[in-house]
Amino acid sequence: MSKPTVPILSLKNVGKSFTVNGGKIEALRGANLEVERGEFVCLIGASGCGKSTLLRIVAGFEEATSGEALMWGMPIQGPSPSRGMVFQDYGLFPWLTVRGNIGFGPASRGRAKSEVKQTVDHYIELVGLQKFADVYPHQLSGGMKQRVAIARVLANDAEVVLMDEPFGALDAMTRERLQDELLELWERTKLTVLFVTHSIEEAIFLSNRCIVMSPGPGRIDSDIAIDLPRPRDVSAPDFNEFRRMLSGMLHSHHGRLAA
Ligand SMILES: Nc1ncnc2c1ncn2[C@@H]1O[C@H](COP(=O)(O)OP(=O)(O)OP(=O)(O)O)[C@@H](O)[C@H]1O
Repeated sequence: MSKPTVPILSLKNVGKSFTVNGGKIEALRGANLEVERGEFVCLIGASGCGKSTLLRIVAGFEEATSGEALMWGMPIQGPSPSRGMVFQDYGLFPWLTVRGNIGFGPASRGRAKSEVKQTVDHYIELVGLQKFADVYPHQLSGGMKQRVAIARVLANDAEVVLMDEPFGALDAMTRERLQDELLELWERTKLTVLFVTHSIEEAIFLSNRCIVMSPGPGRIDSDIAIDLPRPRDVSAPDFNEFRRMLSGMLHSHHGRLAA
């Protein structure tokens, strides 16, 4: 008999409420989700449906009001380097070089200098920034900054990378380039990625699974496997089928809200 495997992440009936001006906002209700190691999961849904709240609970920045969030079967009790968040502006330290940014986490966790150097060299090579190791963030392109941000998370021994609309503010061409770079890194490192987006196309292009959420209160509505071969062609008929399906789901939420 095969041994049951524990998912890297699981949410069991997770709820989250906020109290604002004496009133209660139910940001998340009864969220159940299991993520296996190496999956690329996108969370998609209308504004206010609880995507960021769910991500922040997994990051350990917020605590669930009910239910539980687990990593490898153990309760998530706060932030941990094993769950690294990549922010929209990448959150790099402008006063540190690429090398300094990537080494910051291991150094502040008391690793020996030689070990930090070895770790930094390894991740700089992994993300292909050897020629840029000693430059500052303002001297890098958007794609390079993204690579540094991911390398920084990896150098901290992250197993899960959490991304909250990292490409939301970018022009279409830069966004496409960064998506390609992210996929290339994911395929090489076999990381587990949880990625929030508003864009249906981005979710289908990137993910193995799309988690569709709906607002009022925030809930997980559907869990759609995106089993298209890679690299994906956004103009292919089967890509369009997914686009139609997800668009229909998201528009039905608007209908329900309006009704
Ligand atoms: N710290 C907070 N205090 C009070 N209310 C909050 C807080 N964080 C989130 N909320 C509320 O919880 C609900 C879900 O917010 P959340 O940011 O998770 O949604 P979202 O789906 O990520 O939205 P968007 O796509 O606009 O970023 C919203 O009604 C929001 O106002």
